[in-house]
Amino acid sequence: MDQMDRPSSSNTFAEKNDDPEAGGMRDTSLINDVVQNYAWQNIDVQVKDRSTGDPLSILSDANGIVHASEMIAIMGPSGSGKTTLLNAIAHRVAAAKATTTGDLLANGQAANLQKIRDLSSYVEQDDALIGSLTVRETVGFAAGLSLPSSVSKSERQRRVDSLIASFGLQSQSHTIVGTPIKKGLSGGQKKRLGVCSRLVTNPKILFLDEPTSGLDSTLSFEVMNYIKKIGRENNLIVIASIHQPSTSTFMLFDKLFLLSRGKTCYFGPISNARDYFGRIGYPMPSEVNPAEFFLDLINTDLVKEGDDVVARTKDITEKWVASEEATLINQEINDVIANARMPGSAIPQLSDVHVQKPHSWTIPLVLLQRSWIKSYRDIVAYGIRIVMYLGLAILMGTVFLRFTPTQEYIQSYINAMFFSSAFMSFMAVAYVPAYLEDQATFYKERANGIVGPLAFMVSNFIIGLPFLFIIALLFCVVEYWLTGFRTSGTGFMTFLMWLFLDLLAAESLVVLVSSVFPVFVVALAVTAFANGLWMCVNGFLVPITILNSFWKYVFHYIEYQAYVFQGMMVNEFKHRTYSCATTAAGHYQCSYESSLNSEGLIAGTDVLKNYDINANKMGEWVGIMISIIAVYRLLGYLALRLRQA
Ligand SMILES: Nc1ncnc2c1ncn2[C@@H]1O[C@H](COP(=O)(O)OP(=O)(O)OP(=O)(O)O)[C@@H](O)[C@H]1O
Repeated sequence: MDQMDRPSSSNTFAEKNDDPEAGGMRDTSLINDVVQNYAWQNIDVQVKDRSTGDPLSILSDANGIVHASEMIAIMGPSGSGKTTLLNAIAHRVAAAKATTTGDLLANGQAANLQKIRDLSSYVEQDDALIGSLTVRETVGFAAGLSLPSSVSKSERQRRVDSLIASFGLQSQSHTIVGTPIKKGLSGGQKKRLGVCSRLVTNPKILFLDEPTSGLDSTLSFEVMNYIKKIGRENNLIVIASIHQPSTSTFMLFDKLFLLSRGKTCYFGPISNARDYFGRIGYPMPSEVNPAEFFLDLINTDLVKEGDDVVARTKDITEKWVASEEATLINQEINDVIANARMPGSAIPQLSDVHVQKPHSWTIPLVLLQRSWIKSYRDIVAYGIRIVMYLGLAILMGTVFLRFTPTQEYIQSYINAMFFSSAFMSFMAVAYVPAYLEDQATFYKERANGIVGPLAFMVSNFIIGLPFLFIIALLFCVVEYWLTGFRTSGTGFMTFLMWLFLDLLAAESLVVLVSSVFPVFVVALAVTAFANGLWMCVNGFLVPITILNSFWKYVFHYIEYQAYVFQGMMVNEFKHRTYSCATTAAGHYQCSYESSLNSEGLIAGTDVLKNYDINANKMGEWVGIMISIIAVYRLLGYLALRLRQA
């Protein structure tokens, strides 16, 4: 595996420069002295047309080169292929099920996915920031997930603070990003934080997908101005797709890549665009927003009477292919390739660049720490569920109230155990939104090569343990004693254990289903359906002795609620007897056949026999429960792993 030192191809960090705008210090570790230029050549992206199924080209023959310290804008009307191009040149999946061909070159040398991940960061349009973390924590955790352990804690913190200051966020350092319940940063501040937290990994190339979406023109300018300043100061390459920038924002860029329907209309310095379009017959009036002018020229969605925009766009793209500018770009790319191959060339070789990454075991630890803060600060994650389960416990404990060991309560005891296990399990659907939010963060971090599925799955499982235990404990404390189950410490602890395993399995099922179907409504529906199914076949509604073979052999043995229900039944009935009714004549009337009937009692073990429950299989069932939990988690992990990065 590549060992590449991202900071600056060496291990020297932490020189402090005075920079009044950056809060008094400047972080030289951000400086790019590795990637002199980044180029893409003959990039084609094909998909299967959604309606016809035929191959459809959504990006063709894209070529471009950008140099250190330049910031380029990928611009075009909606649907023109901006995101497709940005993804393709960032070596990401360009579009769903797309086939991408072409070359990506850093310093004229072919750059594979790993190299590009090492050298770059990608900021998505809706970068998944965690709402309950503060600005400092957000950047701090991003640093923890990507900087090697050779960077000391104080150095890491210094870099974090320096970056926060560079983005003008120092006075919001301890402000949370914002949750639906608690307001935090403004839209522009969130965008700046998104970029800031990706920069802490010291990328040399920064890809930004519509970094100004959702912002007004003033905030858009502010965000891009920060990015431009930091890019310039640190010699970074910044490539951003952008939608309808104002004149001032547009003029911040050095180069423009103009696209229409996947074809190049122009690529080159912003300052030359006016001249170029004038030369090919489309002069730009002096008093217009240039971005608007270019977009109007090629926006085939806006067909005005007497204005054949489709023919004009065709003319513009054809003239680009035949232009001297396009030829020069290809020539320049070929020159950098040739230069890189020259013996003794001073150009940094990609094979010599090594990035040091954190130890693989530190990633789950950092994730755990981050999840821990989220779980106690964001009440949606666990707080609401704790209250919900407590409410459920009070509800159940007061409905199934003060049972006594007499035969008329036997069925009610059984009902109480069924509902305890089934309800607890069912209500785990409340975890779906919180898990999907974490999963979205994971996918973005994985696409940047920061977090792998194993680290994510392990930390997700571990963070759930204390909370699920607290939920199970609270529920048991309330319900077990209110209902009047067997009065025994061991009885209580065993009941608690079954509930805890039940919750662990239910939450693992949520994780599995939501990993396979990462869409809220679908995950919710599938999990609820599975729980309904488990309830039907767990042996309560229809005893196993008479459950039909299909449901018994296909589902009963693999569903966890059955083991929880049986475990609770054994816990209650194995060690207890229940008194029969006595008639006026003093005879016993027993509703369950039992060897103790003559003494006016029913042995709990005879109730178990009635349900065909073996009283001596507790250990085996615990083992099966743990295996089911492990299998759910393993399948969840595989689902995450198999999903395209
Ligand atoms: N499977 C497909 N079948 C047909 N068209 C597709 C398919 N996949 C992608 N496209 C089209 O490819 C084009 C490029 O999409 P892309 O998201 O890159 O455009 P964009 O310029 O970023 O758009 P926007 O500004 O709206 O985000 C779109 O017109 C889209 O409809």
